[in-house]
Amino acid sequence: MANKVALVTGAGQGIGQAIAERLAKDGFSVALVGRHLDKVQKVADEINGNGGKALAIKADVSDRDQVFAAVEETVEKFGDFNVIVNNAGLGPTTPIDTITPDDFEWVYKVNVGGVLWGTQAAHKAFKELGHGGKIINATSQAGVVGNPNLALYVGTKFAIRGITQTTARDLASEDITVNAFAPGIVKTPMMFDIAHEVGQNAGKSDEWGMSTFSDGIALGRLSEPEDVANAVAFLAGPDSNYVTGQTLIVDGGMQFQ
Ligand SMILES: NC(=O)C1=CN([C@@H]2O[C@H](COP(=O)(O)OP(=O)(O)OC[C@H]3O[C@@H](n4cnc5c(N)ncnc54)[C@H](O)[C@@H]3O)[C@@H](O)[C@H]2O)C=CC1
Ligand SMILES: CC(=O)C(C)=O
Repeated sequence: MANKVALVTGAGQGIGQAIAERLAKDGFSVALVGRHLDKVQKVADEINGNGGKALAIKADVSDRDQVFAAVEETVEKFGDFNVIVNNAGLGPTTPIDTITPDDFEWVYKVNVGGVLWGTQAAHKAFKELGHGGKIINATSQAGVVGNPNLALYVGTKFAIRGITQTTARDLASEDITVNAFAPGIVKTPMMFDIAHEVGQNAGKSDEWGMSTFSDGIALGRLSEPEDVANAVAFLAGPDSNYVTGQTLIVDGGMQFQ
């Protein structure tokens, strides 16, 4: 790939930020997409300040038109498009009896809709540019095995693995690979929020909440966002050219397949 261009959604913090920073270090020009322009702009400014090439774009991944516009702006700015990382997601704690139709619509629109629209928009760009590319989707260890009190979230993450496998087959003849990454318990605002709610519901501390998720990590530590970015760098680069339809579990040894 001569002119490598990637777009990362949910890049204003957490795992998305780490992925954008890592891909920039690997020589990609990166578009950082998020709902809050100030957050993605700050990360883009840091990347540009460190000698990388970054562009901040405000878009809500649940809105198909906004996702298509973000990909088009990236192509206009950087002149090519090679990789999309559909990373943005929501992880509310939802004990089964509390789930409302509004919750259902909100979480599925962002988590599943964001992957569908990102896949479509990337496919359109690859076709127009006349080459293949890589589509990389965020699932979770909770998209491999059900986790307590996360029925909505877990459903979306299983769905993402299904979409990944299907689109890998659908798009393979166009030299497009589609893979997913499945983080474990990563130190990001999303995971701290989940641990806080679980702890509060049990009348216990945030640390206790985190321990209910992190017990049994074979490597004996929680994940840094950079652990996940390292795996995504592999999926985004040429070393994964013969890998498609897979979920790469990056959880320190929680789920074994
Ligand atoms: N933190 C963890 O332990 C794990 C996270 N994951 C997945 O990794 C991905 C990233 O997670 P984190 O960095 O932890 O989350 P986070 O909540 O810390 O960051 C997610 C980012 O996505 C953005 N975002 C949310 N909805 C959006 C929308 N509709 N449009 C555009 N941007 C939106 C948020 O503003 C935020 O900047 C998510 O898909 C999550 O499900 C998977 C497994 C574990
Ligand atoms: C938030 C998440 O994906 C977990 C607990 O695996």
